Amino acid sequence: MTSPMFDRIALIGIGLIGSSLAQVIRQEGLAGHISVSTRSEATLARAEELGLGDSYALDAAEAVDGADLVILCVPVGAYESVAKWIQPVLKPGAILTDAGSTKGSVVEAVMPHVPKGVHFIPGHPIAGTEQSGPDAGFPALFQNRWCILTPVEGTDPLALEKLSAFWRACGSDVDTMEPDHHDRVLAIVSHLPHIIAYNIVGTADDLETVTKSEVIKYSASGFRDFTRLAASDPTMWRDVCLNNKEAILEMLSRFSEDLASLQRAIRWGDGDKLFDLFTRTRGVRRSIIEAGQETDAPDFGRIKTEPQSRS
Ligand SMILES: NC(=O)C1=CN([C@@H]2O[C@H](COP(=O)(O)OP(=O)(O)OC[C@H]3O[C@@H](n4cnc5c(N)ncnc54)[C@H](O)[C@@H]3O)[C@@H](O)[C@H]2O)C=CC1
Ligand SMILES: O=C(O)C(=O)Cc1ccc(O)cc1
Repeated sequence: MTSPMFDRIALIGIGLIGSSLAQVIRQEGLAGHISVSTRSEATLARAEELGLGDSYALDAAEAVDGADLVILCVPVGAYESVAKWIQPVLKPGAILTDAGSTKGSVVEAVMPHVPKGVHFIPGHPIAGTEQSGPDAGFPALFQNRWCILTPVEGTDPLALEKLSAFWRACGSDVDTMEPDHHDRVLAIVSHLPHIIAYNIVGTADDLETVTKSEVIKYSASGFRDFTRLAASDPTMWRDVCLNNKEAILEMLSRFSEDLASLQRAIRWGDGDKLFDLFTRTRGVRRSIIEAGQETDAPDFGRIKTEPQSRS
């Protein structure tokens, strides 16, 4: 038998991402030991019932002690306090990474607490669902998805290669980029779509002329897609908004300008303008499908790959 890639992997936070990682790490034999920590007793007990780890601790420092790979899988707003707490037990030579949806703020929050000799390499799997908690995890989550690593100045190339190999073993393709560039790209492709979804579903929910039962009864598939995104975890998305403020505000302001132009085209009956935009955006969708990143029948595709909702 070949030896595992890491002797001991610590997962801090065991929701959708931590649970999915635990399952793929186990499936692919990537760790000799998986230690799991989360702050709530109930979640830790559930993780244990699901058999996600080999040891369980409410104290993150206990889980991190002796680990050669530590992955933070908590909402990004909790990073600074977790980093401070685990600092004394981080082992020299260990790799410290994360799965957070923002990267500039993560570098800012964690970097000051990384002891010398520990390799800190922020990361972000571009893979997820609207579900949260340990029951939502599944081992194929990272399959054929991107994982972006944002190495910091002086990152050891060997540690970077080892972490890249880990993500490839989880099924992902790996790219590297600067944290600030990551934050601008993700602001437009992930953060704005969620904010728009929260907003449109909130607007529909507020409408007094349309009853709530009509919103549910007549929701077409476009609106349903928005409600899926708008059902995403409130803590996680609050933290994303607060921790990628500048890039999100920049993209929101471009979005508002473009929306105003669309509004004008509708007001003035500028059919050519509408047609040109809708033709261009249809092309974007087709390019994504051609690149093999989406099925043309998203609902059918999802049923096969995503777990059922938790009751
Ligand atoms: N949900 C998604 O689709 C994706 C999420 N991410 C990122 O991954 C991270 C985890 O997200 P999910 O697994 O979806 O969240 P989740 O809500 O499913 O799980 C979060 C876990 O962190 C624990 N936790 C929260 N605060 C904590 C603290 N202060 N100390 C210790 N544990 C704490 C919770 O008890 C829970 O176990 C976030 O940073 C998120 O931005 C990245 C890619 C996709
Ligand atoms: O559920 C969806 O459609 C997502 O967009 C999942 C997702 C959420 C947050 C991330 O940082 C990455 C992926």
